[in-house]
Amino acid sequence: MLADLTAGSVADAETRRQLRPFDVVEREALAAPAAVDALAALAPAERVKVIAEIKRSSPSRGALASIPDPAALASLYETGGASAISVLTEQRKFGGSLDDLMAVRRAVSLPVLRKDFIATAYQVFEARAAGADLVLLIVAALDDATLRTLYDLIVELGMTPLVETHSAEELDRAAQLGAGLIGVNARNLSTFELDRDLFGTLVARFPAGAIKVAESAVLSPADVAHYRAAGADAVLVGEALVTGGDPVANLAAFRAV
Ligand SMILES: O=C(O)c1ccccc1NCC(=O)[C@H](O)[C@H](O)COP(=O)(O)O
Repeated sequence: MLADLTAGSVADAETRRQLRPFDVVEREALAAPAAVDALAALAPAERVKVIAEIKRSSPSRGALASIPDPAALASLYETGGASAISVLTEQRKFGGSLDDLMAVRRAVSLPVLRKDFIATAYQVFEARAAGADLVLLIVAALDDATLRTLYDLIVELGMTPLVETHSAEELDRAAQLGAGLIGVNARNLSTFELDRDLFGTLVARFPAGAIKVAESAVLSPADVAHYRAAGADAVLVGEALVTGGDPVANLAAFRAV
């Protein structure tokens, strides 16, 4: 599944590249306003930080929410105290787009994450040209050389890589990059199984100084408390916020943990 998702995202980017060639997007990326400092926004604090996600659908859960106006939802997230906004830009299974990201960028001053299956430099330049401040790199989807190349490019463009892991070996690979922002996704991206205890199992392996993000499977304040007790600096929440009815109140409840 992860390989299919990545291949689909790369194929869609190739289609876009026929219309907007590499050098055009590269120029736009280099001319874009400077990225917001995501490491500062997500730095460890007395309260847990929340990365709030714009997520219409997913392979594991199907349709979640239509989200006709992602910018309006992002503004509610900002009002509710989110520290960053994650925008799923994958089209085939998540119903997202770079247009969503651009609309969100215009609506909020928070750092914005391009959450997609990134495997090429073109996708990274697209992210920056669209106004992203953070780019997701999924360790399981990338060999070491590609991971290093994309990581360095993201940093060169002034953005922050969120390096996502799901095992001790992947966490060690993230540490070798020198990553300052590392996530442990509770969701196995191939089987969709959720393991809320995985973060706590791996937390001791985080490199010193890295910001620790617990991703997925937050449905209630109790889940946030579980991750916080295990040492999470931030949680990344999608489904609960797009299906929960009142994102401002839900964010307040998550942040009050
Ligand atoms: O959500 C999925 O079904 C999924 C399947 C395969 C690859 C990625 C997937 N989701 C991306 C994410 O990691 C989540 O959107 C994010 O961590 C938020 O998770 P949740 O709060 O459980 O919606």
